[in-house]
Amino acid sequence: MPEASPYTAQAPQTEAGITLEAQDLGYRRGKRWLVRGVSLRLEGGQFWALLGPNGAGKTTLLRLLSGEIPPDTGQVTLDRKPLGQYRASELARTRAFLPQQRDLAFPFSAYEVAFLGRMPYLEDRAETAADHQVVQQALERTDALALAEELYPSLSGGEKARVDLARVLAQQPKILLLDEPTNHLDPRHQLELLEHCRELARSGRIVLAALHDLNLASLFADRLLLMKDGQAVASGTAEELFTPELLERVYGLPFQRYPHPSGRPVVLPQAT
Ligand SMILES: Nc1ncnc2c1ncn2[C@@H]1O[C@H](COP(=O)(O)OP(=O)(O)OP(=O)(O)O)[C@@H](O)[C@H]1O
Repeated sequence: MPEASPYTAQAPQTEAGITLEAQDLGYRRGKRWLVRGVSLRLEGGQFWALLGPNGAGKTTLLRLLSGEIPPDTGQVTLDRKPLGQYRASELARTRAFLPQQRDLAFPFSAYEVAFLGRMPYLEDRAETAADHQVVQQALERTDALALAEELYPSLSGGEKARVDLARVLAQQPKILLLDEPTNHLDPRHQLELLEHCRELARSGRIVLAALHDLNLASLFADRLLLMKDGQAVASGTAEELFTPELLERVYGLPFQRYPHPSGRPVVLPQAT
Protein backbone atom coordinates (compact mmCIF):
# COMPACT_ATOMS: atom_id res chain seq x y z
CA MET A 1 0.00 0.00 0.00
CA PRO A 2 1.41 3.41 -0.93
CA GLU A 3 1.49 6.18 1.65
CA ALA A 4 -1.57 8.43 1.62
CA SER A 5 -0.74 11.72 -0.06
CA PRO A 6 -2.61 14.75 -1.37
CA TYR A 7 -2.71 12.81 -4.63
CA THR A 8 -4.35 9.78 -3.07
CA ALA A 9 -8.11 9.58 -3.10
CA GLN A 10 -8.75 7.99 0.26
CA ALA A 11 -12.24 6.86 1.15
CA PRO A 12 -13.05 6.16 4.79
CA GLN A 13 -12.73 2.50 5.78
CA THR A 14 -15.98 0.56 5.68
CA GLU A 15 -16.49 -2.88 7.09
CA ALA A 16 -15.37 -5.61 4.70
CA GLY A 17 -16.39 -3.44 1.74
CA ILE A 18 -15.20 -3.92 -1.80
CA THR A 19 -12.05 -1.99 -2.69
CA LEU A 20 -10.70 -0.75 -6.00
CA GLU A 21 -7.16 0.55 -5.83
CA ALA A 22 -4.67 1.97 -8.28
CA GLN A 23 -1.00 2.43 -7.62
CA ASP A 24 1.09 4.78 -9.73
CA LEU A 25 -1.15 4.27 -12.71
CA GLY A 26 0.20 5.48 -16.02
CA TYR A 27 -0.92 5.18 -19.63
CA ARG A 28 1.06 6.46 -22.59
CA ARG A 29 0.35 6.86 -26.28
CA GLY A 30 3.62 7.52 -28.10
CA LYS A 31 5.56 10.00 -26.00
CA ARG A 32 2.53 11.50 -24.31
CA TRP A 33 1.27 10.33 -20.91
CA LEU A 34 -2.54 10.47 -20.95
CA VAL A 35 -2.60 9.35 -17.32
CA ARG A 36 0.41 9.61 -15.07
CA GLY A 37 1.18 8.68 -11.48
CA VAL A 38 -2.41 8.24 -10.32
CA SER A 39 -2.84 6.42 -7.03
CA LEU A 40 -6.24 6.02 -5.46
CA ARG A 41 -8.23 3.81 -3.18
CA LEU A 42 -12.00 3.59 -3.53
CA GLU A 43 -14.17 1.68 -1.11
CA GLY A 44 -17.74 0.48 -1.19
CA GLY A 45 -20.17 2.99 0.25
CA GLN A 46 -18.84 6.08 -1.49
CA PHE A 47 -20.00 8.03 -4.51
CA TRP A 48 -17.03 9.67 -6.19
CA ALA A 49 -17.17 12.35 -8.87
CA LEU A 50 -14.27 12.53 -11.31
CA LEU A 51 -13.76 16.11 -12.44
CA GLY A 52 -11.41 17.97 -14.75
CA PRO A 53 -11.37 19.89 -18.02
CA ASN A 54 -11.65 18.32 -21.46
CA GLY A 55 -8.67 16.11 -22.16
CA ALA A 56 -7.70 15.84 -18.47
CA GLY A 57 -7.63 12.04 -18.70
CA LYS A 58 -10.93 11.14 -17.00
CA THR A 59 -12.09 8.68 -19.66
CA THR A 60 -8.64 7.12 -19.86
CA LEU A 61 -8.55 6.68 -16.07
CA LEU A 62 -12.01 5.07 -16.09
CA ARG A 63 -10.93 2.70 -18.86
CA LEU A 64 -7.83 1.76 -16.90
CA LEU A 65 -9.83 1.19 -13.72
CA SER A 66 -12.32 -0.97 -15.59
CA GLY A 67 -9.55 -3.10 -17.08
CA GLU A 68 -10.56 -2.15 -20.62
CA ILE A 69 -7.00 -0.98 -21.33
CA PRO A 70 -3.83 -2.18 -19.59
CA PRO A 71 -1.65 0.40 -17.83
CA ASP A 72 1.95 1.14 -18.88
CA THR A 73 2.91 1.71 -15.25
CA GLY A 74 1.38 0.60 -12.00
CA GLN A 75 -1.61 -1.64 -11.56
CA VAL A 76 -5.27 -1.75 -10.60
CA THR A 77 -6.39 -4.15 -7.90
CA LEU A 78 -9.89 -5.21 -7.03
CA ASP A 79 -10.10 -6.53 -3.49
CA ARG A 80 -6.29 -6.58 -3.55
CA LYS A 81 -6.12 -8.90 -6.58
CA PRO A 82 -4.79 -7.43 -9.86
CA LEU A 83 -7.53 -6.99 -12.46
CA GLY A 84 -5.57 -9.16 -14.89
CA GLN A 85 -5.99 -12.16 -12.58
CA TYR A 86 -9.79 -12.11 -12.84
CA ARG A 87 -11.64 -14.11 -15.44
CA ALA A 88 -13.43 -11.79 -17.87
CA SER A 89 -16.88 -13.04 -16.84
CA GLU A 90 -16.09 -12.64 -13.14
CA LEU A 91 -14.94 -9.08 -13.77
CA ALA A 92 -18.05 -8.37 -15.83
CA ARG A 93 -20.26 -9.49 -12.94
CA THR A 94 -18.36 -7.22 -10.54
CA ARG A 95 -17.83 -3.96 -12.34
CA ALA A 96 -19.69 -2.15 -15.09
CA PHE A 97 -18.35 0.59 -17.31
CA LEU A 98 -20.69 3.07 -18.96
CA PRO A 99 -18.71 4.58 -21.85
CA GLN A 100 -19.20 8.10 -23.14
CA GLN A 101 -19.76 7.01 -26.74
CA ARG A 102 -22.70 4.68 -26.69
CA ASP A 103 -23.78 4.38 -30.26
CA LEU A 104 -24.98 0.99 -31.30
CA ALA A 105 -25.55 0.45 -34.99
CA PHE A 106 -27.61 -2.76 -34.72
CA PRO A 107 -31.40 -2.41 -34.68
CA PHE A 108 -31.80 -3.86 -31.17
CA SER A 109 -34.81 -2.87 -29.14
CA ALA A 110 -34.21 -0.88 -25.97
CA TYR A 111 -35.14 -4.00 -23.99
CA GLU A 112 -32.53 -6.08 -25.82
CA VAL A 113 -29.87 -3.46 -25.13
CA ALA A 114 -30.72 -3.47 -21.42
CA PHE A 115 -30.74 -7.27 -21.46
CA LEU A 116 -27.09 -7.23 -22.61
CA GLY A 117 -26.34 -6.44 -18.96
CA ARG A 118 -27.32 -10.02 -18.06
CA MET A 119 -24.81 -11.61 -20.47
CA PRO A 120 -22.05 -12.08 -17.87
CA TYR A 121 -24.48 -14.33 -15.96
CA LEU A 122 -25.49 -16.44 -18.93
CA GLU A 123 -22.18 -18.08 -19.76
CA ASP A 124 -23.16 -21.49 -18.49
CA ARG A 125 -26.89 -21.28 -17.96
CA ALA A 126 -30.02 -20.32 -19.90
CA GLU A 127 -31.84 -17.09 -19.15
CA THR A 128 -34.60 -17.28 -16.56
CA ALA A 129 -37.61 -15.22 -15.51
CA ALA A 130 -35.40 -13.73 -12.79
CA ASP A 131 -33.06 -12.28 -15.44
CA HIS A 132 -36.01 -10.63 -17.15
CA GLN A 133 -37.23 -9.29 -13.83
CA VAL A 134 -33.84 -7.70 -13.18
CA VAL A 135 -33.91 -6.05 -16.62
CA GLN A 136 -37.47 -4.86 -16.13
CA GLN A 137 -36.59 -3.32 -12.76
CA ALA A 138 -33.51 -1.67 -14.24
CA LEU A 139 -35.60 -0.10 -17.01
CA GLU A 140 -38.17 1.03 -14.46
CA ARG A 141 -35.44 2.52 -12.30
CA THR A 142 -34.16 4.65 -15.18
CA ASP A 143 -37.66 5.61 -16.32
CA ALA A 144 -37.12 3.74 -19.59
CA LEU A 145 -39.62 0.90 -19.34
CA ALA A 146 -42.03 2.66 -21.70
CA LEU A 147 -39.24 2.62 -24.31
CA ALA A 148 -38.64 -1.13 -24.08
CA GLU A 149 -40.10 -2.03 -27.47
CA GLU A 150 -38.60 0.95 -29.31
CA LEU A 151 -35.61 0.47 -31.57
CA TYR A 152 -32.54 1.75 -29.73
CA PRO A 153 -31.03 3.64 -32.73
CA SER A 154 -34.27 5.61 -33.07
CA LEU A 155 -34.21 6.90 -29.47
CA SER A 156 -33.22 10.44 -28.48
CA GLY A 157 -29.83 11.02 -26.82
CA GLY A 158 -31.38 11.20 -23.36
CA GLU A 159 -33.55 8.13 -23.93
CA LYS A 160 -30.50 6.17 -25.09
CA ALA A 161 -28.63 7.32 -21.99
CA ARG A 162 -31.40 5.96 -19.75
CA VAL A 163 -31.46 2.62 -21.57
CA ASP A 164 -27.66 2.39 -21.35
CA LEU A 165 -27.81 3.03 -17.65
CA ALA A 166 -30.46 0.31 -17.35
CA ARG A 167 -28.00 -2.07 -19.04
CA VAL A 168 -25.38 -1.18 -16.44
CA LEU A 169 -27.87 -1.67 -13.58
CA ALA A 170 -29.02 -5.00 -15.05
CA GLN A 171 -25.42 -6.14 -14.73
CA GLN A 172 -25.84 -5.78 -10.92
CA PRO A 173 -22.24 -4.68 -10.46
CA LYS A 174 -20.56 -3.80 -7.19
CA ILE A 175 -18.51 -1.15 -8.96
CA LEU A 176 -20.00 1.35 -11.39
CA LEU A 177 -17.62 3.38 -13.55
CA LEU A 178 -19.70 5.93 -15.40
CA ASP A 179 -18.34 8.27 -18.06
CA GLU A 180 -20.45 11.43 -18.13
CA PRO A 181 -23.68 9.59 -17.31
CA THR A 182 -25.70 12.83 -17.14
CA ASN A 183 -24.89 13.76 -20.76
CA HIS A 184 -28.06 14.32 -22.77
CA LEU A 185 -30.29 14.03 -19.70
CA ASP A 186 -32.82 16.73 -18.84
CA PRO A 187 -32.65 18.24 -15.32
CA ARG A 188 -35.16 15.82 -13.81
CA HIS A 189 -33.40 12.76 -15.17
CA GLN A 190 -30.01 14.18 -14.15
CA LEU A 191 -31.19 14.53 -10.56
CA GLU A 192 -32.78 11.07 -10.58
CA LEU A 193 -29.61 9.52 -11.92
CA LEU A 194 -27.40 11.20 -9.34
CA GLU A 195 -29.77 10.30 -6.51
CA HIS A 196 -29.65 6.73 -7.73
CA CYS A 197 -25.85 6.81 -7.82
CA ARG A 198 -25.91 7.96 -4.21
CA GLU A 199 -28.33 5.17 -3.24
CA LEU A 200 -26.15 2.58 -4.99
CA ALA A 201 -23.17 3.81 -3.03
CA ARG A 202 -25.17 3.76 0.20
CA SER A 203 -25.92 0.10 -0.41
CA GLY A 204 -22.18 -0.66 -0.36
CA ARG A 205 -21.20 -0.20 -3.98
CA ILE A 206 -18.45 1.95 -5.42
CA VAL A 207 -19.69 4.58 -7.85
CA LEU A 208 -17.19 6.71 -9.76
CA ALA A 209 -18.72 9.08 -12.32
CA ALA A 210 -16.96 11.55 -14.59
CA LEU A 211 -19.00 14.74 -14.48
CA HIS A 212 -18.63 18.21 -15.96
CA ASP A 213 -21.24 19.88 -13.75
CA LEU A 214 -19.25 20.95 -10.70
CA ASN A 215 -22.35 21.89 -8.74
CA LEU A 216 -24.15 18.60 -9.23
CA ALA A 217 -20.90 16.89 -8.22
CA SER A 218 -20.76 19.01 -5.07
CA LEU A 219 -24.39 18.38 -4.16
CA PHE A 220 -24.47 14.63 -4.79
CA ALA A 221 -21.02 13.09 -4.56
CA ASP A 222 -19.31 12.21 -1.28
CA ARG A 223 -15.82 12.77 -2.63
CA LEU A 224 -14.31 14.44 -5.68
CA LEU A 225 -11.18 13.57 -7.61
CA LEU A 226 -9.84 16.47 -9.64
CA MET A 227 -7.69 15.73 -12.70
CA LYS A 228 -5.60 17.89 -14.99
CA ASP A 229 -3.11 16.90 -17.68
CA GLY A 230 -3.44 13.22 -16.82
CA GLN A 231 -2.65 13.68 -13.15
CA ALA A 232 -4.74 13.59 -10.00
CA VAL A 233 -4.44 17.13 -8.72
CA ALA A 234 -6.47 16.78 -5.54
CA SER A 235 -9.15 14.71 -3.87
CA GLY A 236 -11.56 15.41 -1.06
CA THR A 237 -14.94 16.92 -0.39
CA ALA A 238 -16.37 19.82 -2.38
CA GLU A 239 -15.96 21.92 0.76
CA GLU A 240 -12.22 21.24 0.61
CA LEU A 241 -11.69 21.35 -3.14
CA PHE A 242 -13.90 24.17 -4.30
CA THR A 243 -11.51 26.98 -3.61
CA PRO A 244 -11.30 29.64 -6.33
CA GLU A 245 -7.51 29.17 -6.45
CA LEU A 246 -7.59 25.42 -7.06
CA LEU A 247 -10.45 25.61 -9.56
CA GLU A 248 -8.73 28.38 -11.49
CA ARG A 249 -5.51 26.35 -11.57
CA VAL A 250 -7.36 23.33 -12.94
CA TYR A 251 -9.88 24.96 -15.26
CA GLY A 252 -7.92 28.08 -16.24
CA LEU A 253 -10.58 30.64 -15.38
CA PRO A 254 -11.76 32.35 -12.20
CA PHE A 255 -14.60 30.96 -10.12
CA GLN A 256 -16.82 32.50 -7.48
CA ARG A 257 -17.99 30.28 -4.63
CA TYR A 258 -21.46 30.55 -3.05
CA PRO A 259 -23.15 28.81 -0.13
CA HIS A 260 -26.00 26.43 -0.91
CA PRO A 261 -28.82 25.60 1.54
CA SER A 262 -27.51 22.01 1.68
CA GLY A 263 -24.34 23.32 3.31
CA ARG A 264 -22.26 22.25 0.31
CA PRO A 265 -20.65 24.91 -1.87
CA VAL A 266 -21.64 25.78 -5.40
CA VAL A 267 -19.42 27.64 -7.84
CA LEU A 268 -19.85 29.74 -10.96
CA PRO A 269 -17.16 30.49 -13.53
CA GLN A 270 -16.54 34.18 -14.03
CA ALA A 271 -16.36 35.68 -17.51
CA THR A 272 -12.87 37.10 -18.07
N1 LIG B 1 -6.22 6.28 -27.98
C1 LIG B 1 -5.69 7.50 -27.87
N2 LIG B 1 -4.58 7.84 -28.56
C2 LIG B 1 -4.02 9.05 -28.43
N3 LIG B 1 -4.50 10.03 -27.64
C3 LIG B 1 -5.60 9.75 -26.93
C4 LIG B 1 -6.26 8.47 -26.99
N4 LIG B 1 -7.32 8.49 -26.16
C5 LIG B 1 -7.33 9.72 -25.61
N5 LIG B 1 -6.31 10.47 -26.06
C6 LIG B 1 -5.98 11.85 -25.63
O1 LIG B 1 -5.76 11.79 -24.24
C7 LIG B 1 -6.23 12.97 -23.62
C8 LIG B 1 -7.16 12.55 -22.49
O2 LIG B 1 -8.33 12.04 -23.07
P1 LIG B 1 -9.57 11.60 -22.17
O3 LIG B 1 -10.65 11.18 -23.12
O4 LIG B 1 -9.11 10.62 -21.17
O5 LIG B 1 -9.95 12.98 -21.45
P2 LIG B 1 -11.26 13.39 -20.67
O6 LIG B 1 -10.81 14.05 -19.42
O7 LIG B 1 -12.18 12.24 -20.54
O8 LIG B 1 -11.86 14.50 -21.65
P3 LIG B 1 -13.39 14.95 -21.94
O9 LIG B 1 -13.82 15.75 -20.75
O10 LIG B 1 -13.23 15.82 -23.15
O11 LIG B 1 -14.21 13.73 -22.19
C9 LIG B 1 -6.89 13.78 -24.70
O12 LIG B 1 -6.01 14.82 -25.09
C10 LIG B 1 -7.12 12.79 -25.83
O13 LIG B 1 -7.03 13.42 -27.08
